[in-house]
Amino acid sequence: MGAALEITDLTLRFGGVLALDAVDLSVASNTVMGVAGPIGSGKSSLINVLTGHYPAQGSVCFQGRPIAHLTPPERARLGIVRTFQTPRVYRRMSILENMRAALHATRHLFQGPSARRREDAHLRDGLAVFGLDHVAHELPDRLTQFELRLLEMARAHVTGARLLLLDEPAAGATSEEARQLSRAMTEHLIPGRTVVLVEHRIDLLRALCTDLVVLQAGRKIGFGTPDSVLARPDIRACLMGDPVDA
Ligand SMILES: Nc1ncnc2c1ncn2[C@@H]1O[C@H](COP(=O)(O)OP(=O)(O)OP(=O)(O)O)[C@@H](O)[C@H]1O
Repeated sequence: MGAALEITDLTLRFGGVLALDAVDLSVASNTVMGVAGPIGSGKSSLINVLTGHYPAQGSVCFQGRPIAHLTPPERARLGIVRTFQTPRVYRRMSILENMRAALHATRHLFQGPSARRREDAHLRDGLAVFGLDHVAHELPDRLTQFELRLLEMARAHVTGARLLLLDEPAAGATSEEARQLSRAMTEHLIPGRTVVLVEHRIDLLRALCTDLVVLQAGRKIGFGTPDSVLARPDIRACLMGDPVDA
């Protein structure tokens, strides 16, 4: 299995803060790389560098192609798609139009006869997969926080995402909601995609990830299968406060 994402010597500074410190990482195609670490360890910075929103030193290759020089829209068109820790929506647009905006951002366009009808059907199928089809024409403020998280996933799902960057998809969820989100990711979002999953919940990382990288103060301090990494006492101490035993 080839590497979909190859990161070498990635370094990001904010003044005197080293948010990412010479990070190397290789993510195989169609696998899930978990990213864990304490608050402020660089997890979101890594996602922002991969989307092109934070300029960093070092090299990033996606499917064998250097992408460090590409803008965020150019990366989106390659199929690099993210979700947010706090779901972001266009509040004055219907849920269906929010889905359409995500689709168009990746230039995953329908063309030819009855393009609009086929596009609508594609978007509604995506909503149905995440149990949201019945609110397609409502505004997003109709949704609970949990449903907004499902909408984030539905939006990512209908795009042509090939590399999916999930930033704490279960933040603030109850245990039951986290289980439902985990199931939705396993059944619908992850299959056929390469995924980078930033998450504090160790139970989710164990359930979803092929490999796990642990960051501390911007440095990679652990890498391997979730079980092997989480068995290390120093990693457990570093992640103290996260539910390691879950
Ligand atoms: N836009 C920014 N400007 C200045 N400093 C920043 C910025 N973004 C992140 N940092 C700093 O970079 C470091 C890494 O932050 P980052 O948000 O990547 O951590 P994190 O692991 O995602 O934390 P959390 O678990 O709270 O989401 C922190 O010291 C943070 O204060």
